[in-house]
Amino acid sequence: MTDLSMTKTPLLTVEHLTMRFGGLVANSDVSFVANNAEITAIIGPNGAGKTTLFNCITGFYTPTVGRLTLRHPDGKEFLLERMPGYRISQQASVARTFQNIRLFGGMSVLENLVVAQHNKLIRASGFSIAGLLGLPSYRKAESEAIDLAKYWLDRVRLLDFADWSAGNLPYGAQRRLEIARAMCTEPVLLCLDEPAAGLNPRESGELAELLTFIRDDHKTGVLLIEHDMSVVMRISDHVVVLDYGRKISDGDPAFVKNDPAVIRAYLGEDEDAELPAEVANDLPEVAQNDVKRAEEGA
Ligand SMILES: Nc1ncnc2c1ncn2[C@@H]1O[C@H](COP(=O)(O)OP(=O)(O)OP(=O)(O)O)[C@@H](O)[C@H]1O
Repeated sequence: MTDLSMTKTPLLTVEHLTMRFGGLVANSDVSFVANNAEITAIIGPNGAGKTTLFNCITGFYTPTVGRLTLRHPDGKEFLLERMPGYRISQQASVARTFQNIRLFGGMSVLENLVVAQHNKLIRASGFSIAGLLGLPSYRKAESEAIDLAKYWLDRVRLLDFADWSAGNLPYGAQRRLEIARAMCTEPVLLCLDEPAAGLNPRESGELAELLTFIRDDHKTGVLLIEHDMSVVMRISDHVVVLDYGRKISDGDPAFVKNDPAVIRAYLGEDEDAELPAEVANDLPEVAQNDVKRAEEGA
């Protein structure tokens, strides 16, 4: 009998995605599949089109061309390119974080996580003030929202800071709070835009553990834009590489880090440029030598 837990099921299918801004092509004919309960990393040099891809998936932009199909584990399908952003988060259950932290700095840490669940609470209120004041279903939903918030605060080690103003937390803790806030919406797909930016190595290690927990214990699909290759190569099941808006490589971490096209993208075609340290540490020396030899022979 097939072990279904071992079967990869497509969660997000991106087909021929192109996004143009006037004459600038930020994404060009990009296709890939991100599976359910897997971490798919989107990497590439600055300006490669990673955030634009996220903006298309989450409804900030409508793609010029292409299809974005999200298939929930229960079989429900959503064509994201046809949906406005608020429906992508509310109905298709896609959550995201941004390159720049976007918490409600003046609210408490706990409030940030309860506010994230307002759709559930508003539904439970029966969409009325009377509901807010008295309905037992509202009180039950509110208490469940607080329980879920506490659960995620515990997971990101911020339970002791529940009453702090979110804006007063240290930077690394704010980054974790953003992920907890996204998880409080109970997404099927979590899109994280450079979650390790600005973290020290210990914090990056903790982030990697949190993301594998989200994948393994909650079976949530994670789409991860990240420049920190130590995090990407350690936790990703699948890596998609963009350069100048096009997909240049796609496979598991071992395949991608040995792919000469990827090494060339980071080195540049015709310069003696040094690889950035965080990339060089994770790309095998032998593959770099192959590229140098090929360039010398050319
Ligand atoms: N709203 C916009 N209008 C015009 N051009 C844009 C817009 N958004 C992005 N671009 C351009 O699209 C290209 C891809 O940008 P994008 O931010 O997607 O790259 P990225 O891979 O996320 O880069 P980084 O790693 O630096 O964040 C860039 O040339 C950028 O200037």
